[in-house]
Amino acid sequence: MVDTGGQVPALNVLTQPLDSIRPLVPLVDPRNPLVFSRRGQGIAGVGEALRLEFTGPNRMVDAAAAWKRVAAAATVEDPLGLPGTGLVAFGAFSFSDDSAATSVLIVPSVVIGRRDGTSWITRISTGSTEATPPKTPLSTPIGAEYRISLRPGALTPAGYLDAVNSAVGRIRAGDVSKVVLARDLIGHLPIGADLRLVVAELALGYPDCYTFAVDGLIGSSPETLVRADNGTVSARVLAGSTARGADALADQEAAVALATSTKDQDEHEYALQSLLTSLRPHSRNVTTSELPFTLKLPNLWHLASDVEGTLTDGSTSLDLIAALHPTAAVAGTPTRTALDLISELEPFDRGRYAGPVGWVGADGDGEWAVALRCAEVSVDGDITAYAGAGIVAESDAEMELAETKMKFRPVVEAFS
Ligand SMILES: C=C(O[C@@H]1C=C(C(=O)O)C=C[C@H]1O)C(=O)O
Repeated sequence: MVDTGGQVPALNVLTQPLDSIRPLVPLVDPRNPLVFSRRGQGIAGVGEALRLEFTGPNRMVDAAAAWKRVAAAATVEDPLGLPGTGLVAFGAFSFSDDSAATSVLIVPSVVIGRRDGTSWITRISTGSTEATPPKTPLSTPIGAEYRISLRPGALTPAGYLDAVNSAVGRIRAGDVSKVVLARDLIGHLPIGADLRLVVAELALGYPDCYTFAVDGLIGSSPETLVRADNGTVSARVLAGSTARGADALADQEAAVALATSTKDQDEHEYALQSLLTSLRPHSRNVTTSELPFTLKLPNLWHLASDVEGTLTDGSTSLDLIAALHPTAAVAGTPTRTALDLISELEPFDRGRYAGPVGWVGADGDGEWAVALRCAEVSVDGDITAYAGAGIVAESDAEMELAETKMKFRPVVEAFS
């Protein structure tokens, strides 16, 4: 770890094109995989050239400042100039300001990436190890299968029903308009288990989601907190969910019912407005569709809005996550009261669940998902998975519990 307030090492970074396209997951560490990918494209990392850790209310602002120093001190040779080439850090940040979980930026020793038919390798070393550049990682066979059944954790299904009912009471009393409540499932990883099985399962089952594995946080998220790319900024806000139908007709009806439900439209509007309000000071020409669209995932339907704009203040993607987190998709409205209610009703630390997870490049561009449909795997092998639902005045506790079950499905199935 580096003192994030002081000196940073001078990194030497060299990106080279690779002539063969390789699957990313077999290249990474079986117990500590480092991956951020979607639709077969993305980046995977091996080793740690630099690890920066952050905690507390300023964790993202501190990370943004530290990253500018790291990038300024680095010597980068990057003939490709694509998103994800050159110097990159993977990152995962805790949801709450007072979380015990550490937020991290990890610069791997080697990054392998693929995008639009191009593959590359980036080797990163500190000045002192320049003489021995990191080796090209080799694919290793994925380990034996295992089955872990996750069981209720600190907040049981019955406890969740009580928490939702309490929240609905507080919303109807006028204390808060929306609050997102989560529950947890727990389990334990067998010794020697290969976590790449879980990552591969998620990538295969949920190709349109971001598959991520960063510092023990593993999951498959459909939600883009923010992407910064060459002066443009974009996001995909999700809020409002329903089960997939049993056949094509029922499925279509479910989507139409979701799109026309005032309860879900309200829930969505809070999330969208919170993102727009936080984004506007940093951008202009911010556009979003007039109405949310229905996004089909293998496990459920979501109401979704895509947002795009032009950055006006030179914000990096880390500056932007600091400005945007937490949106009302994972916290509520108004934010402060919703966060207090979450602390009161959820008997656990969310860790990095519902926080930003993604990557940042030397120029500050990057892509950050909201860490949903995920589990934290500790160094000791303890697994904690989380799933939540947005509660509004019209919420029904049993339906919100059912929604969390659907949202747990990707992770529950990937571990079993
Ligand atoms: C909180 C979660 O999901 C969020 C809440 C949603 C909802 O309440 O409808 C939908 C998508 C996410 O923004 C989760 O998956 O744990």
